[in-house]
Amino acid sequence: MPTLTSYVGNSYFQPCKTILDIAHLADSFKMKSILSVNAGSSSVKINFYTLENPPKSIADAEISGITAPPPTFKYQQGDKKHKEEVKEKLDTPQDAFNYLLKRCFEVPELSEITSVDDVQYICHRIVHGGDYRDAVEINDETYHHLESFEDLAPLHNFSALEIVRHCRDKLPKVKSITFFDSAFHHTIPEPVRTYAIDQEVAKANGLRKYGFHGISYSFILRSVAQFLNKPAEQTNLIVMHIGSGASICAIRNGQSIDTSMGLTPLAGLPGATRSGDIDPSLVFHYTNEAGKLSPASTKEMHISTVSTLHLWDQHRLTGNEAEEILNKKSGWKALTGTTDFSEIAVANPPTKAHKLAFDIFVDRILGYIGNYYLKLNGQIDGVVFSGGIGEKSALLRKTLVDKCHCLGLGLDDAANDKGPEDGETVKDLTKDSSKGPRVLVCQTNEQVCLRS
Ligand SMILES: Nc1ncnc2c1ncn2[C@@H]1O[C@H](COP(=O)(O)OP(=O)(O)O)[C@@H](O)[C@H]1O
Ligand SMILES: CC(=O)OP(=O)(O)O
Ligand SMILES: [Mg+2]
Repeated sequence: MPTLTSYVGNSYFQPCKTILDIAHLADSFKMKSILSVNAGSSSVKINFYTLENPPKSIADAEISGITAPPPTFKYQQGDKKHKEEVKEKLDTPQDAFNYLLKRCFEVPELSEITSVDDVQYICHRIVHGGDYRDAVEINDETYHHLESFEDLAPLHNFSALEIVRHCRDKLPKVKSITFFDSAFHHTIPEPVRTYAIDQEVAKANGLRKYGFHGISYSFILRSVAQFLNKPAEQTNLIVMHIGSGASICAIRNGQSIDTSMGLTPLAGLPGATRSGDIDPSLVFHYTNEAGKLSPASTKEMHISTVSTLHLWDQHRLTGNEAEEILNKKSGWKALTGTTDFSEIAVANPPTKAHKLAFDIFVDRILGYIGNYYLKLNGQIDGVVFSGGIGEKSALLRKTLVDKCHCLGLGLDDAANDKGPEDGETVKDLTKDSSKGPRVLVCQTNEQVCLRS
């Protein structure tokens, strides 16, 4: 799978199979740029890069807090930084994308990019890539193929494809290249990726573990390996990408051998609005009206008469309702009313529900760390925190590392409290590296790398 650098770089220097119109470039007065877009579940982040080998960062901007309005706009160009609350209503990732472009094109200092005419490629992060192991250029065929499994990542693929659709319609001269979160996990062994269900049905419908956040894991792997001065192919890590969507990955010799998300990003850890793992039968018992029924009538629902079955069916969730509830109405939001984990990860939680939400998250993450520690045979170079929560919450890191004392993990409290500086990609938080694996925090970047 190529990096953005190799994708652009190789094609730039291979005259036969060019994706760049070199003649056109030579004719132009201005260096064109690459725009990369990451439509997350609560944020849209864009970065502009120069179209050269390797690409250099020009500017980046993001809208965060789409699910917890008012959203925040952030812009950075070199040392120049700007942050403000957005007054306009930005309900969808498409609104956020258009707002970001408008704002960036208006920046007087951003003379390289004043309109879409200055953009040659748009690289899109797409969460679910199905069986694609490589980046693909968007054309009718690839676009329709991606559409066919859009609903397997309901919080992501639809939004990202809306932005792809928008780019195809409104920016037809700009080529769209899609990079997939799932591609990094194609190395997961068969017994790990296979669900114990009828294999004919599974194969016919592509029902298996895919795993996500792979663009991020790939960036983290390369950054951490470099930091540790080790070849990535010899690096073993347990990596947490914990933000609005949260997952964890076991990496052996530079390859994903397991991850907590599955067929869809709903599986595994809970998130801002996602339940994470539940007993699948819960869906049959989570009736909208159940709370309103008396114990007697609930009991009656289990008696197989035509009329009670009818009553039971009326209160059952449809597949779509279950999907909506588990993806959008669960997680922190359902437990506490907020999707913002910084209100939950506090020394004195405002309510018992906040404390419970924190403890649930710790419990689930701990379960995966134990699981992956065993799968990696205890031979790990480090445990890595990343994603909005992993990078910012010193309290969550401390709570988890303290509970992993038996694995030899220890935290330098001062380094943990300080956290990573702006621009510091990897920070070592280890108390004593002679006693066990490193504890690291990595400020991930799902825009620059675009590699799986
Ligand atoms: N100081 C903090 N402590 C705990 N959580 C934080 C903090 N700052 C931000 N977060 C959480 O990080 C999450 C966003 O993570 P991020 O990975 O950037 O988003 P996305 O999943 O949309 O890509 C939000 O749930 C936000 O509340
Ligand atoms: C896959 C996923 O959950 O992504 P995000 O964290 O951006 O929501
Ligand atoms: Mg994200």
